[in-house]
Amino acid sequence: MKIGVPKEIKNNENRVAMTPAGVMSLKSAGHEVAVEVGAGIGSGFLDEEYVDAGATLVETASEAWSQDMVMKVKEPLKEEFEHFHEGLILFTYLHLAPEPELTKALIDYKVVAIAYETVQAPNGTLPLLTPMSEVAGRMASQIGAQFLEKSKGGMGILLGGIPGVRRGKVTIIGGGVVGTNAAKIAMGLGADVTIIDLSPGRLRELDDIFGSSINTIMSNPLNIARELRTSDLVIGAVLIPGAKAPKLVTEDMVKDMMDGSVIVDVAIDQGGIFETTDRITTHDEPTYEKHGVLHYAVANMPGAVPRTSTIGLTNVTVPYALQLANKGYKKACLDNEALLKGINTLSGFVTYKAVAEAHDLEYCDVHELLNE
Ligand SMILES: NC(=O)C1=CN([C@@H]2O[C@H](COP(=O)(O)OP(=O)(O)OC[C@H]3O[C@@H](n4cnc5c(N)ncnc54)[C@H](O)[C@@H]3O)[C@@H](O)[C@H]2O)C=CC1
Ligand SMILES: CC(=O)C(=O)O
Repeated sequence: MKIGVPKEIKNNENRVAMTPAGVMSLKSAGHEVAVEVGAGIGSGFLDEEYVDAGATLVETASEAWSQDMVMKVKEPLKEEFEHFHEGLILFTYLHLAPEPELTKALIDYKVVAIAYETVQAPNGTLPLLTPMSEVAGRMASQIGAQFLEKSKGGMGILLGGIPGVRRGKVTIIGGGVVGTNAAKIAMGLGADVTIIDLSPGRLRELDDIFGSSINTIMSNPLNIARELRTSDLVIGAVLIPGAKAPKLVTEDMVKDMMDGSVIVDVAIDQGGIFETTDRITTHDEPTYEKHGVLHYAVANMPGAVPRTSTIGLTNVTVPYALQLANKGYKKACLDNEALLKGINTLSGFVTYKAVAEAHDLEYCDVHELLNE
């Protein structure tokens, strides 16, 4: 199979979908990899390293996109839609539920769109989302601590406090991968940490992991409102796979938060869990203030630490790319239920229920299309 790796064009997105090691694996299995010139630079991978590993360098994005399968990191931006072609296998993060235009373009061009974030193992975990959730979770507490500084717009508190001065309070809504990693770093900084989740089983696991060093609380509107009133930093980390994030924090709850407190809505890539995170921010302009609260809503947080993130991401994506390339997407997906769940659009239809529901579009069972 011919595989293309374009350079990412999103604001401050320095990750790349393939390392030279990945190229070598695909090459050894008999595939061709076309890497756009400079695609790896932001992650510290030089063009020469790709060539040494067996890649062909291509000068333009169009050449990288005109392959059988394109591997990317972020969802295609509008200016990339023109590269879509019928039957293209697009393997990348897509986050289609809050993206009607992208969804429509993928349908119109009959792209085989396989979303990293909905590839789902039989135990319910999301193997291609996990490493980036680990990065974003760890970053969320770091970033929150930074924006609580006065010069950054925050109320001017140190999360760990000092002897004689109270510690800052961090509330994390959603205790999955992002939430757990955010908690680890917030605890390390010495903060008073509370995790709110809807799943009693998950709350129990968190209690087993962290013991009495965190508070675990059941998710409901009353508990969320009460915790937020006294929180310095609130992290949004809820996910319902493939679906638009539920707006668990109302504008009134945000109005009740302390002036100078900080929100980091990691779930913004699925639309965000705060009514007030109504726009995506960028690494260039990461925050805005609303009701006295600083909001951070960057949808590609791991892009800020591209070396770590690219290696972490490709460690998990390349084995799946090999299956797609070796067997062709149909057999690879029929043989591997996890990969099958990654297919969001196929042959002009939406094949992921939560995405179809988000856009009120016809849903088509992927098995029907694959067995045609
Ligand atoms: N902004 C960025 O750069 C990045 C964003 N993300 C996003 O972060 C979000 C979280 O991802 P993960 O932690 O990997 O998901 P996860 O599936 O590991 O965890 C989600 C948690 O939310 C909980 N939950 C579901 N409904 C809830 C409710 N009503 N109240 C409270 N908790 C609820 C679940 O029980 C689960 O524990 C996703 O939207 C993901 O795409 C991930 C990486 C980077
Ligand atoms: C998960 C995701 O969208 C990201 O890492 O940018």
